[in-house]
Amino acid sequence: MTGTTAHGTPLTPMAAENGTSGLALPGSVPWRAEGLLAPFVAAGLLVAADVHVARRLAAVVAEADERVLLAVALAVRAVRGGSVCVRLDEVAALPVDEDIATEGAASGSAASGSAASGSAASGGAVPLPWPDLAGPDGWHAAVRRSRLVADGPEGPADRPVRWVDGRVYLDRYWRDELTVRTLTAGRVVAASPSASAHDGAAVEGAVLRLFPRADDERQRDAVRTAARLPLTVLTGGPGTGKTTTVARLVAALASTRTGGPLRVALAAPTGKAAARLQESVEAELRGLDPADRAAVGPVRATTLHRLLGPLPGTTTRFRHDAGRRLPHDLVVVDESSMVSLTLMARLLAAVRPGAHVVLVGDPDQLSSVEAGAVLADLVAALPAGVVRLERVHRFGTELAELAEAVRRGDADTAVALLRAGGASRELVEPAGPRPAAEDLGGLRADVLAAGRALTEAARTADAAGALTALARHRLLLAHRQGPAGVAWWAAVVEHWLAEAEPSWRGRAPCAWPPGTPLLVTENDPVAALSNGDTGVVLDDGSGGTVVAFGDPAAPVLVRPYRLPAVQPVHAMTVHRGQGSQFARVTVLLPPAASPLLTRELLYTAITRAREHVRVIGGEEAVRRAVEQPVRRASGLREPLPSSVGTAPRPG
Ligand SMILES: Nc1ncnc2c1ncn2[C@@H]1O[C@H](COP(=O)(O)OP(=O)(O)OP(=O)(O)O)[C@@H](O)[C@H]1O
Repeated sequence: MTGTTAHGTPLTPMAAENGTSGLALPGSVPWRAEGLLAPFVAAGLLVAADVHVARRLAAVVAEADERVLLAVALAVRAVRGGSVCVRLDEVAALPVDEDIATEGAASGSAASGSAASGSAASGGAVPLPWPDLAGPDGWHAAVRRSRLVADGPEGPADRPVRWVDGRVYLDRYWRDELTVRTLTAGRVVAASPSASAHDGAAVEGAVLRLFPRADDERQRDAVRTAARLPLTVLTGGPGTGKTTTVARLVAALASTRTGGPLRVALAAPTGKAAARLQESVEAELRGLDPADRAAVGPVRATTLHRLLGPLPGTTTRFRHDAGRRLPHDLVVVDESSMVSLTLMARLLAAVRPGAHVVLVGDPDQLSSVEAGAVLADLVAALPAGVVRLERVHRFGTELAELAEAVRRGDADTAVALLRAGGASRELVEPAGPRPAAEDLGGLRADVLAAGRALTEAARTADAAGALTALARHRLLLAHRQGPAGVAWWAAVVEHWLAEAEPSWRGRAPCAWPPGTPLLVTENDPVAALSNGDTGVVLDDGSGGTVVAFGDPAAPVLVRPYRLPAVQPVHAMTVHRGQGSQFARVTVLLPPAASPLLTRELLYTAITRAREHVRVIGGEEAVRRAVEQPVRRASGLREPLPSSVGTAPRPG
């Protein structure tokens, strides 16, 4: 099979003729690139899409310098891997072909392929022809003078690529970053406390009334900051009281606002997180005194997309923007670690300058599926307005200790705590490269216990019981594909269930017996279901089935024919599990060489557990994870190289 790209570059199947037949090539790189970019594609550092975008952009301005194309292709690759930009002076150390395990990403390269090619490039087995950086005709200079590239923050606004202080951006990401940078800094640095609509003395009274205990100083601080500054970043691990603080913060601001009632927006990046936020805030408000409850009024949490008002045919422009701002006085965003740079830029642009924004989240968790690690960057970069809650109220100490060791990057302690075991933690260390049957006894027992509880509740149409059973145990993995991936292990779980449970045996393909856990994989406003929601198939008592979703206290029942795209969920990626918690969690680690094995992944997996976490993986894999923090390149933590005179263009 041979083809031609839109700009006429011949495409030929990857073959031994290119001299790279000895390399394990990821399945997502079926084509041969030519010229300077060829060895980078062959090594798996770039994929066809990176090269295609670079060539198309170059064709528009007749850019012939292959080094510029390489820089642009690397900028495209950076976004694919979650970074906002690429630093040319760091590219030689880049790992290759991260299967970033993003749900919905088009390619699904197997774990083994990634690992093999990763070691090939980063280990230096394949020397890559990196251009010389410095000098008047070096790589930096070539990129900066290209007609494709705007040089510096003040460079022309109509070029698709931007160079800023050694970082190369696709320009739209630069503009998003500049928006976030200017609007957040402006909210904490230039803010005038006298402009606050909340009287300081009244706020102090409310703070002491709502948080009377001596131990709660950080939570009090969070409320004071949110009343004083137009931007607060409220962080903390699980169970540190973030949601409790949000509810009381809303009550404090509502009861102390001068000049009319407080208009509040509660939002989260996913429908599921929004539903959880609403439930938790409502529950907390019920415990407050009637005057505070009355000041707040009814609360309704929504997704960020819905808050901003999606416009048809685009995912990056919204009804509310800098020209038509949101009406709210207080905008609270939960699970902010999952918010991409672009969405954060749109949100900040749409909030009125005088309104108060509170970004809540855990910056140590995995970042958004799309580019950016905005919450972590803001925590590192903002000179004020960041409040971190540290006292754990809910978590058992064993889990909290373990999570904290991972968060600190202390591999010795993490391994020691896991090995010591206890009521809440367990390490299963397989003797071989893959877990053997004897390593899987505990996982199998948890799977069967949860499966039986699901099936029993489902047979009697007990929606609350089934939804409770759904949160009993979850198997989490780093990869989607391959022997350490979701597809593989979901099949193993299904096999175990079929062995143990007669009703699961011999069923027709696609017929889901009562008790099947389902995952929604697309948003469906009509059925009020969101991508990532999970439910359980129930017997409806009259020969049919119905699927229960939502909170066990208020289940929502949906007929199968009304469902959006769903799939059985016997295992999920850690990314997917973000925003949910389960009584027991098993995390099955990939081999130590996997580029997905990061500190954030392990921390996120561990903190999904409320009662018990089981880690299946060798010591080397645990250590690699703890010692490998994700590095997403962005400029948010860097100072601007020169003053930026122009306001960022919206969109
Ligand atoms: N100051 C406090 N004193 C005592 N208990 C508290 C305090 N703050 C919160 N809690 C309790 O701690 C538990 C966890 O609080 P909360 O749900 O607010 O934490 P969180 O940080 O939002 O956790 P997660 O991120 O897991 O949702 C709740 O049961 C809450 O009632």
